[in-house]
Amino acid sequence: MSSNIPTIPRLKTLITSLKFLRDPITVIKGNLAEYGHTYRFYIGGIIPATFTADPAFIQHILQKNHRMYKKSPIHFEHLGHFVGKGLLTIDGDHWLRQRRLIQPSFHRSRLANLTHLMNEVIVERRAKFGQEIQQGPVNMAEHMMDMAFNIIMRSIFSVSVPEEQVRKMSDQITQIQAFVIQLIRQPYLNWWRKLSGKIKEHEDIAADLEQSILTLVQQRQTSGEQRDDLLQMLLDSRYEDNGEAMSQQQLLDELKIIFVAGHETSANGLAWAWYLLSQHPEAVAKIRTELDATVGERIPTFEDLPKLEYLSQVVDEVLRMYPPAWITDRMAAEDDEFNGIKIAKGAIVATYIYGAHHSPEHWDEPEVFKPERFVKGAKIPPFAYLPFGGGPRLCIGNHFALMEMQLVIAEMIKRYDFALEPGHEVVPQPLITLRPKDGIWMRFWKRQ
Ligand code: HEM
Repeated sequence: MSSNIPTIPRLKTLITSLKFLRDPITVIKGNLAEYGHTYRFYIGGIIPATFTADPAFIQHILQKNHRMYKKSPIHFEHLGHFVGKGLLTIDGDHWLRQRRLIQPSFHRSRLANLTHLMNEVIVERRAKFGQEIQQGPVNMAEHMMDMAFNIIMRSIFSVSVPEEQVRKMSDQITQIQAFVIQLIRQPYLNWWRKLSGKIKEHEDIAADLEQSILTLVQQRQTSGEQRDDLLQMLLDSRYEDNGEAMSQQQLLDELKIIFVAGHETSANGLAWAWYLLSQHPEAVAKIRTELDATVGERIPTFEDLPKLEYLSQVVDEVLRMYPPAWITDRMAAEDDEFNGIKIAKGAIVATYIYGAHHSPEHWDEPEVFKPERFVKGAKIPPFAYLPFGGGPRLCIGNHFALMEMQLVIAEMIKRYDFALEPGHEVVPQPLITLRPKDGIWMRFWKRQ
């Protein structure tokens, strides 16, 4: 390996590994300060890897030279084993064929109908929320998880599924994700997980989840009903090459992937939004003024969203400061080089999205919440802002997520005043997504 960039000594990686598990962002911040935006290290002291927070290098990996890279097996083989072989977890020709098939369903214009379904959920959940806020502080991280799961469920199936069933499916996905994190972070215990039946236990949970999804899909197929929802769009889509629809198993895998990729990310984005808004009353006032001028007492619609320019800047800034997908990675499928940095076939490159978003080289006062940075026409250096990734594997749900975040914030901010619970310390915890470690405890009151 060339030594033209610094390497963190293996011993140092091992010594800091416990601290890294607890607080990766602080450890990485120290590394960036000591070694610069790009350095080499050994994952778990063994697997050679390059780490970068440099937007130009990130762009090289994710976009300009993406053909030389695959999704890293560290993450995606385990996830794929439990949630299936869908867009997020597959590569090469299989991925391209699926992406071409599914992409049109997520086009912004096709999502217009989904805003009705999202609003249905937002209104339904209001009653429960209204009761809970009277009992005392509420954990917005949990509420937003609930909200986002219900929104994705309704957007896919459009029917209202009983609360207990939704809760069960949501818990199953949480359990599977937590287990996958363990498999990735402590691989040396995987033999024990196999022996003790933990792997089998989680395979069974995944199978049960798949069965629930299958039942809902079959209900639609046998009813012969046509509905305006994501399931319908996926059922109606046809491959360009043979004009056929997806197989039932592929459809189930894609649905499971959409659940996994599309709920915890949005939920955490929303939780961080409430936290930041609680610290910035001036932004709350501006959002309300904008809402008064555009939607008034109504519930915002798809057509209203482009008019809510300031709200959209707030959402962009939330995703800059607390990107739910805080890091991603790739594995070099062949030897590659970027500006003299050699990347050997099989090496992992970790692209640090959080680092690009907080780089003082690319952002003025990166630790300060300034939604105005995203005013229309603002010049943002390429790949210094990539909450949804970039290149051909850009998040397929980006418009969906932005719409969802705008609708939830708009509807709740009109109705409630809110404040962070005094003494509650909010700490970011980067797992698969960047989430608040002990939740976000807040008080809400009905506005007069
Ligand atoms: C704020 C919310 C969200 C964030 C921050 C986010 C972030 C991302 C990122 C960074 C990637 C690329 C990962 C990589 O390149 O390795 C990605 C991929 C993906 N996301 Fe999202 N996402 C969000 C919401 C959603 C939603 C709502 C859906 C579905 C309804 C979704 C579905 C997907 C899928 C299927 C992929 C894989 C795309 C592919 O590889 O072709 N995401 N997301």
